[in-house]
Amino acid sequence: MRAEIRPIRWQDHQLLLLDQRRLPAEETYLELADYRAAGQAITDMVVRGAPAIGITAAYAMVLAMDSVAQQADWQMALAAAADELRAARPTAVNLAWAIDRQLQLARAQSSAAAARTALLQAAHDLLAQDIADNQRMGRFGVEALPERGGILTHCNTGSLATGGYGTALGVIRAGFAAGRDWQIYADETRPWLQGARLTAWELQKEGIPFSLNVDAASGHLMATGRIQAVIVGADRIAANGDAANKIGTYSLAVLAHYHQIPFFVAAPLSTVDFAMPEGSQIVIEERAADEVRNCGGRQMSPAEVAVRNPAFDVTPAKLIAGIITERGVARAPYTQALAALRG
Ligand SMILES: CSC[C@H]1O[C@H](OP(=O)(O)O)[C@H](O)[C@@H]1O
Repeated sequence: MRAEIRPIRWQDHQLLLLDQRRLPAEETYLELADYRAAGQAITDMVVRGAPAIGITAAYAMVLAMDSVAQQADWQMALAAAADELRAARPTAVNLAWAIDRQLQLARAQSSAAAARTALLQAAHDLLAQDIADNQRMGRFGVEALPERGGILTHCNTGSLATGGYGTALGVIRAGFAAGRDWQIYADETRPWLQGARLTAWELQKEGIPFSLNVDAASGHLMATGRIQAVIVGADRIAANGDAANKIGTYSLAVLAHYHQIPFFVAAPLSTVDFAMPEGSQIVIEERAADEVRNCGGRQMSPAEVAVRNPAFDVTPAKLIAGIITERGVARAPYTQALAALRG
């Protein structure tokens, strides 16, 4: 029986977030009753991963509704709170998508009380839908990937990045449930170590065998024939299939292309930004320099060295063999294929 991992919970009118900064050493939940604290938790990566950020934002809008409900113009106040939440992180489209969806729902209600009820139910529904969609995505992904061989993944795209099942790591979960003969390779994913700290924790908890490697080993693993496919998540996919994902993903895609290894992206259709024609316009979050200067709380580099810390990069659609979604696998040309899946 799979040990359920739920990074996001709603309990006694509070939002509970599994503090992913402390994993794997500690499994502790932050209890949040204030929408600004929820927004800060997204910025500080207490919770991270595009779908998980979207679900958290949906619940944060319920907390925002609690804070404005007594105001005469609660709709205006809620819109202002939404703007604050939207600024929490720039790259994952799911954040703004979830906030705008909640805002539109609130505006359709006749009272603040009705709006709060509707927003809470919508957040619950989004969480449940995410898990169901991930499971469907997993089944499509198992059919798209090779039946056997080495599968390399980057960052964390599992239960911790979603409502509780996973996108790329959900495909890996579904593959093992289906008996696929896969050897899993997990990039550690510097500087925040989502692979070493989070993917390793999830796979070990579930008893899925894998090996952890430094990011720089991926090319060698491909060159020595150990990798038969690469599968990653996404934070924002442009309408033409260009995909923004954790820094290092683009390098993996170029290496996979050179070694003629299929490179897949797994993401829900809510991660596709149909209003963005192609990937050059995707805003790439630049995070704090100390995330690179330090590791595990210890200073690695000389103090105050200059740092570049882009948290994402963009993989051109031409390097992507398929985009695995909850409605099927899109293949190039992606503009038409993604629009067809959206319906
Ligand atoms: C299932 S989307 C996960 C996606 O989010 C990660 O970024 P971060 O940990 O900074 O939120 C990474 O890009 C993953 O692919």
